[in-house]
Amino acid sequence: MACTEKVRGFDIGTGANCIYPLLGASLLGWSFVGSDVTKIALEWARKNVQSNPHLSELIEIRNACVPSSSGKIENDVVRGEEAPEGSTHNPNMWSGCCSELPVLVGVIKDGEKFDFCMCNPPFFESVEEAGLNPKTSCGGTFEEMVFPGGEQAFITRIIDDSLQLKHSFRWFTSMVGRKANLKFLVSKLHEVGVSVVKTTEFVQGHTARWGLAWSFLTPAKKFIASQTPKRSHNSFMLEGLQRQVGAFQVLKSVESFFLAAGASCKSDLSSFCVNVTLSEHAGELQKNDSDTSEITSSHAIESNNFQHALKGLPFRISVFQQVPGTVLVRASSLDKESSSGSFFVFFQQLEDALKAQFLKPNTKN
Ligand SMILES: C[S@@+](CC[C@H](N)C(=O)[O-])C[C@H]1O[C@@H](n2cnc3c(N)ncnc32)[C@H](O)[C@@H]1O
Repeated sequence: MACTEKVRGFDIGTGANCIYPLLGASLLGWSFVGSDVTKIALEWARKNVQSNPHLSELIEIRNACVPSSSGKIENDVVRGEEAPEGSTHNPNMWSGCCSELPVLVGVIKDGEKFDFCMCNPPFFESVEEAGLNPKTSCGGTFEEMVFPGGEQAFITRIIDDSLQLKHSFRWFTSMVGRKANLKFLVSKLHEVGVSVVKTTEFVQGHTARWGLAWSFLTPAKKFIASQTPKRSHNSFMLEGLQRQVGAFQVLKSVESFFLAAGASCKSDLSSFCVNVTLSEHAGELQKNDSDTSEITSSHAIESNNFQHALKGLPFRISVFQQVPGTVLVRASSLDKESSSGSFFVFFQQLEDALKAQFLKPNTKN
């Protein structure tokens, strides 16, 4: 994969919240396919993506119940639902027990490549088991939480599929809920001859989980790490904003910041973003800067050399209200070829400027 290409992930069992693709796309600009098998999860995951139109190009929700070769995108057969009349005779549609449902093989399309897959698997073998642990932090429906054989069987399915899809994913990863299962799965991975196995532990309050990752590629190939300097997205949070300051005010300040640098700006207030291009005359305009707003007078882009590096480079700044008092500011290059280091230098300047304008001194870090 070329260094300029974006990271692409596959979230197995993305759930109704579709949380990992939404986070990965909004914070890192990664693209995702999120799969699931229940009607409710698929419907709500799609709704959640549609409610974030700025991310919808980055996230595809896929029904794992329908074989990828069918080419169908909006599917009819889902787990926990009766198949529509006549569908059992349709060879393109799955019908069977949930333990036979496709996980990766049959869901991944021919020739598709991903940097990684991830999974927060259904943890329990039965409803009874799901209800046994009063300390569990999991809440969910039967279909979300239960899989015959529990997480060990589910992740074993991913391992089996990974043997057939060695070249489609750089990394296969999954969350594991029980340490005993982690040991079993690590042995299984060594047995099948993967090149690398990595584990880690996540602890939050009383709940411990483990991360398991494996790859069939040689360890020397650090694909994702090697892309980091070339990534084309960056973001930062403004936290601790005063009540009256929201995404709109921040967006207006972003616009002022770039106008003061002589850039041309096209704002889209409905999707809270501004497209910016530094013109050929950016440096001259800055010298004649007559804008008196606080942000432009003290924090406009300073170096003509630096502006030169960015001339003609189109990029988009998006501002997202997270919760009251917190907004996320994200920059993405609109030119896939030119995600240069200068792009991130200017973004750091924007961050400093916005923090200086909106945050009290003790909340700026
Ligand atoms: C524990 S939930 C995780 C949901 C979400 N990823 C999260 O972390 O909040 C497991 C999900 O896997 C889905 N699932 C079960 N079997 C699946 C399969 N064969 N392919 C894709 N998803 C599946 C369930 O419907 C459920 O939404």
